[in-house]
Amino acid sequence: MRDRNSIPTNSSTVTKTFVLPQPPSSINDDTKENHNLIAGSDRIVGFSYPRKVPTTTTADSVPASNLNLNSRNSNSTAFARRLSMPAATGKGKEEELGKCVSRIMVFVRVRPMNKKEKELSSRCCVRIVNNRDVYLTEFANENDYLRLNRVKGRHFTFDGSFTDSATQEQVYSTTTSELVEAVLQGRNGSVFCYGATGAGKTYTMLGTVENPGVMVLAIKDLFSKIRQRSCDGSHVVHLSYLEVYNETVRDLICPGRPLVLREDKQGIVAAGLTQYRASSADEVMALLQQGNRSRTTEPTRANETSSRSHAILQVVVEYRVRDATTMNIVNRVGKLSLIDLAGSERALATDQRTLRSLEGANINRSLLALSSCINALVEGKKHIPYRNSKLTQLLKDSLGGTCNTVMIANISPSSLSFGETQNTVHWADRAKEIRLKVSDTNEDQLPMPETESDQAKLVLELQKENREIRMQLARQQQKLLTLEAQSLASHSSTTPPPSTANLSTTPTSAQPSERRRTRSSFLAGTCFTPETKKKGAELAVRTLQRTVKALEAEIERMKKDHNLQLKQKDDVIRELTRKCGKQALTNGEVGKRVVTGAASLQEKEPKDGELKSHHRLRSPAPTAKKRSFWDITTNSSPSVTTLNGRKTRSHVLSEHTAPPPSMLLQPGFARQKANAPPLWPSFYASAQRMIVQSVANQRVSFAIEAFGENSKRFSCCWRFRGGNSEAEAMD
Ligand SMILES: Nc1ncnc2c1ncn2[C@@H]1O[C@H](COP(=O)(O)OP(=O)(O)OP(=O)(O)O)[C@@H](O)[C@H]1O
Repeated sequence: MRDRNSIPTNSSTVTKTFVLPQPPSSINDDTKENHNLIAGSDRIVGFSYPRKVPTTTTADSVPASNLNLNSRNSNSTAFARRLSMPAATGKGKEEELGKCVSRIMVFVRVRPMNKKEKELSSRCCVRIVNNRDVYLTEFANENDYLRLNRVKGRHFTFDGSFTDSATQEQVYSTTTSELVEAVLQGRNGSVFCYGATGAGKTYTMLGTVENPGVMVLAIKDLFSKIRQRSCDGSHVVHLSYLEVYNETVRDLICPGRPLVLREDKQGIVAAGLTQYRASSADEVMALLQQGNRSRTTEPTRANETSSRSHAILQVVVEYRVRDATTMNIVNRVGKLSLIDLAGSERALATDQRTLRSLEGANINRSLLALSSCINALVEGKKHIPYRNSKLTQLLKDSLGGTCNTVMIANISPSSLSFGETQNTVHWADRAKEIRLKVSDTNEDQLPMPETESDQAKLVLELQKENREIRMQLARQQQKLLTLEAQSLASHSSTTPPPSTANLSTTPTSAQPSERRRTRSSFLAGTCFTPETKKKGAELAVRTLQRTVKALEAEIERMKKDHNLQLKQKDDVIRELTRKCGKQALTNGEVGKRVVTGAASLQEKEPKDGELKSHHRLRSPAPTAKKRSFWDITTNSSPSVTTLNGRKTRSHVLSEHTAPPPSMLLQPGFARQKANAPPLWPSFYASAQRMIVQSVANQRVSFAIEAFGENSKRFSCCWRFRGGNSEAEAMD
């Protein structure tokens, strides 16, 4: 096969002169019908052949006659070179300009004559020669008696042409297999079928169960290639399948609302399109089938199963491998787009005038937009009108980007479809001229830790990061708690205090003006109508309940932590006791074993917050300060005198007394110190603001501001022990 840039730009000669036919030197059997058409008809005036026939045979410039669809390797190699080729070697215009360009590869496929066409005794108007040249014959109109015996011939040359007997595998291996290989190298590739309705686009792209098309063969090939390379690195395959129907983009894997197209640094993308991670070809087949069921197809006069939408299957392959020299991880991403366009059609060819004709108009409009883009690209215009349709927006990458693109033009052999066939071939010929930027490898290098110490460092860094995040979270939680408490206090303050006189700290000699000012600050809120007052109170109760719940949950969590610590300590103590016992036994002090162990444990007073043995820890011995508070506030304190004469809460408590319900739920739970502020209800009622200052060591410290002229601030600390809670200190 010739190098794509070495194909002369005028090699596709559209000949309008009529000369005697010179039968091509190498006509394959499969073109016999076409050949007979030439030889056996005395009405044919003739064809001319391309004037520029390559004379040299180099690796990059293989004569067309040597193209053998069955010898896949030779074609593939030449094709592969063209796919990622920079400027042509020596002769290309681009090389002169020093540009790195490639062009769209264009192929033509003729389908067999269908039953209807045969019944109408239509004639074959397409002849393929050398698997590359396409000859079109335009027969004169039967009613045009003057020109009845005259025909016009047209000749085009493409990168490859397929007769009606070409198999799906041949089409795949010649057009697409090298693209799949390139995608695995991290390049982008696109294949699209173009042609009139009923010309065989869907057959080429999707095929049938017995004869799977390019999409199916490409997916199978892709996964088999990935399997072969699985030991080199890891591959991740994502795929999406969408359709453009009546200028709306729809997801075919998860059909739903129309998708919006957006342009980002990857190009045009459909926002919200399902990216399915696939691990096997079978999985993709199932998805493809599911997608095709969602695709819009309707019978038209021209085609029983006419696709009324353009379908785009996109497969993204991410390949990670360790570079042998740099030892860095190389990440390559290649994208393969397989596009089955809806068929262009004449308005009369469709049999229904309503929805079908609207669909037809939209299909034609988008294909016209595609033609405009092709024209603009060929003419080298600066502005390419991609935005004229959704289809061209989606094909932007394939037409004008860094992508290896293949176009398969499908045509009908029937003379009845000559107009459409000529049109398709004309546009295919134009598309050949589109120059693309050379598709670079989409490659990233990810530095990776090389040694174990690096990995250990990484682990440490991650742990540090984790710790910081946890601390941030804790800070946020504390803030939240404070806010909740503040809102609780502000809500509670909206209810007027039942008796401010009870509040010893509330100044009774407040100046009226000051009192007004304080009040007016409450009035600033809309809380003084009876209704809002009620609402405010309800809200306050709800907020209070929520806070109580949160605090109870916190208590519960603390209890659990506490129990866990207890258990651990118990184990340690048991272990110690066992060891001591053993020692004692060895010293012959058998009788003292238990006493020694217990005494040794009791001798040591726990520090503040430190936990003791199992029994003690269930009701920990308070510190001096706590104990005095406990002792002052309750006469029925379940305290016992310890060996050293100090009072402490006894472990006996938890053994025979059920813990009272959470005291936070009881308004008068705070045991009041002699010099403490007034009882909780009145104090609470007149509280203006309550601020949670800290939650630690089973204590929740609050600052409560009472309202009044000389507004005061009280600190209060609640301590939670098991199911109990108590106000520990107030000042
Ligand atoms: N190469 C082929 N070999 C055998 N049958 C073919 C071939 N190409 C097309 N056909 C048949 O021709 C008919 C029309 O083909 P297809 O549906 O692929 O056309 P199309 O171009 O996709 O049409 P539309 O644009 O309306 O969807 C189908 O029944 C299909 O099986």
